[in-house]
Amino acid sequence: MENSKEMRGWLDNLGLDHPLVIAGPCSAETEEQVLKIAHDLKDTDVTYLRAGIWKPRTRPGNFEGVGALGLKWLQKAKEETGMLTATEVANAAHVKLALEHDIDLLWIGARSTVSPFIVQEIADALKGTDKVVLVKNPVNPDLSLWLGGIERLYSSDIKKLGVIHRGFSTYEKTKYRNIPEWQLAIELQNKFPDLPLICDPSHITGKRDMIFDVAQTALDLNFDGLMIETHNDPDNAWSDAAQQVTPDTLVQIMKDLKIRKESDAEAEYNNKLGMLRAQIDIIDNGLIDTLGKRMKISDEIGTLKKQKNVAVLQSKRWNEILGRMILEGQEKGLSEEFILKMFKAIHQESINHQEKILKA
Ligand SMILES: C=C(O[C@@H]1C=C(C(=O)O)C=C[C@H]1O)C(=O)O
Repeated sequence: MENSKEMRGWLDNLGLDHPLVIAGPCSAETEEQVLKIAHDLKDTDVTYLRAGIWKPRTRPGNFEGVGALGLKWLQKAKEETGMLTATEVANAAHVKLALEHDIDLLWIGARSTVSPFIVQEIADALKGTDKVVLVKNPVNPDLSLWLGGIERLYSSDIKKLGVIHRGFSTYEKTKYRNIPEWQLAIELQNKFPDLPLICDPSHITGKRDMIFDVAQTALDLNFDGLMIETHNDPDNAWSDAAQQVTPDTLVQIMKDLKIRKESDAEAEYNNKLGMLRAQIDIIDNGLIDTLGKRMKISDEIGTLKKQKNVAVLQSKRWNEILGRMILEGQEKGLSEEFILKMFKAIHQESINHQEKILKA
């Protein structure tokens, strides 16, 4: 698959002067709820009203969506407000029903993107239609699997495409519900600059108070739009209550976000600088995180040393590390002087940590 301007035709045709916004409840719950949210979002920057109709849940027994009935509510919301509609589909039957109810945009969820069989089934069911299809990243951080999903659709003649970055699953607990591997999205953008890239900060964060920050990072990294779960009564939502915001909060978020436009040379410079700095910020956070983890391990070694009455400084081990890191540094274009300075500082901090434990 080659990059093609055709992929973003649907987005350009909307003629927006701001990032695309897709908003609405995690799940359609009742007709009143869908219509209320639609009316609240009608005169905002929101273009597509989203609502989950069939909810893929991690474990059985949770609310699994209202089913086809909810599609009628979305259709009614479109009639009453003129908003376009969007929902998730996970098999051919869903696609058929969504088409019958004139849903404008369909997305393939993270759990479906992992399965080439499901993506192919959806692609086949969509053949010959002109719907916009967005592919969420697979749950695991695998760029080729994500791209494979897009390619399947593209080769089935679905040309109105886009991707949604909703973060990735990790075994380790982090502050995110799904960790945003931004480098992966950046790589995807480099390969396919005309493939619309949407960020879903609701699923990345899992918490409404972190949404703004992640949305700003996405815009700093040149994302084309945002999908944000919005509910009239988030705390009592039937699914994903903690990550939904009210329509008022959504409007405030949109107002506070800094949107970088490429209009003249100066703006282009600032835009590029902003994007590069956002990348550096992500890497710096990673460095601190890694150093914190290294010190925790050093603490554990300190505890062992205390039990066995062993000295903190282990020169042989330390010299081995230094020698290896100087060589690795050379390969990455880092000077010996820098590596020495940096690792001496790290070693000192590690010794301080262990000293504290041995003296306790
Ligand atoms: C962590 C240890 O203790 C000290 C700290 C080291 C480090 O931070 O890499 C290495 C050797 C020791 O001087 C260890 O003994 O492995």
